[in-house]
Amino acid sequence: MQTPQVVTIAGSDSGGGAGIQADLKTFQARKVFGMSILVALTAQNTQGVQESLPIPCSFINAQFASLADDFQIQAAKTGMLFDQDHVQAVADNYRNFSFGPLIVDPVMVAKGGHPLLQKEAIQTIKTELVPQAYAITPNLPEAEVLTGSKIRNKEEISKAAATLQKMGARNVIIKGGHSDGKEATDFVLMEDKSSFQLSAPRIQTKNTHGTGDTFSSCITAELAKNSTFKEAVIIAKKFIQGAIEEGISVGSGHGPTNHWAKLSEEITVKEIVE
Ligand SMILES: Nc1ncnc2c1ncn2[C@@H]1O[C@H](COP(=O)(O)OP(=O)(O)O)[C@@H](O)[C@H]1O
Ligand SMILES: Cc1ncc(COP(=O)(O)O)c(N)n1
Repeated sequence: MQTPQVVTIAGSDSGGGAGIQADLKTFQARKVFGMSILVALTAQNTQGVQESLPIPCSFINAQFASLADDFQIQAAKTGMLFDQDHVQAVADNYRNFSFGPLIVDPVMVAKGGHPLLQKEAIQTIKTELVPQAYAITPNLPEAEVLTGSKIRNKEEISKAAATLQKMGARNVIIKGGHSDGKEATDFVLMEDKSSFQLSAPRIQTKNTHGTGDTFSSCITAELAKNSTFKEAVIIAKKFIQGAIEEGISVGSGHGPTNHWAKLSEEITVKEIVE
């Protein structure tokens, strides 16, 4: 049997805390073989994104073809996809190759406010990518944009998740990093329509650069190791909690999380069954 193999289809963060770099570090920490299909480049550090540049779509096709030719990819995730043409290129390639369950992290804006996806691309994400998603993992503002509805409370989170499932995503996770309160709570809607919440103490820190990438790439890694979706989400929640808690200190702005933090038994994640 071959080693579990996964790929991230996303943008590069030169600052190493988010994007492709966070994904590959997570893959390594979770002991799967990680590959990358680069969609865009950013000149970025802990203070923000200074510049970004798309990779030509023909080169995205070439990267897909190279990997499909040689590897047995069991799961994949998407991150920063830049614009409509790039979303379309990724969606078309994904339809043609079998890279296993796809986790769509609909990255739109960097934590510092810099756009990572042009607005015109949102419709293409909804029509071309969401229907191919084994799971979609928006944060609260992304879920609002995708559903076109304000999310102010638990009922509206649950409604937004159902809307995203109707758009074609098999499973939905609406991440609660952007809300306030003592707990960081994520809402999970499963394929069978059952739902639950995962909750962990909110850590007071400015070092949350790349939390969403780290969370979705951990889910991808666990799926490639044959975890169930629910098991994968619980491990990812513990992994991100440890990576924020056992922080590292680099840069002068919003620093990254610690991808080599131990996934210790002491990390408690509360499951709230509906
Ligand atoms: N300060 C924090 N303390 C604990 N968990 C957090 C914190 N910020 C984010 N998380 C968790 O990190 C994961 C990513 O969430 P979020 O930050 O909302 O994503 P994104 O990076 O896409 O905006 C979620 O599981 C969320 O609950
Ligand atoms: C290349 C790239 N991909 C994704 C993010 C999102 O990460 P965050 O929301 O933590 O800024 C980012 N900043 N850069």
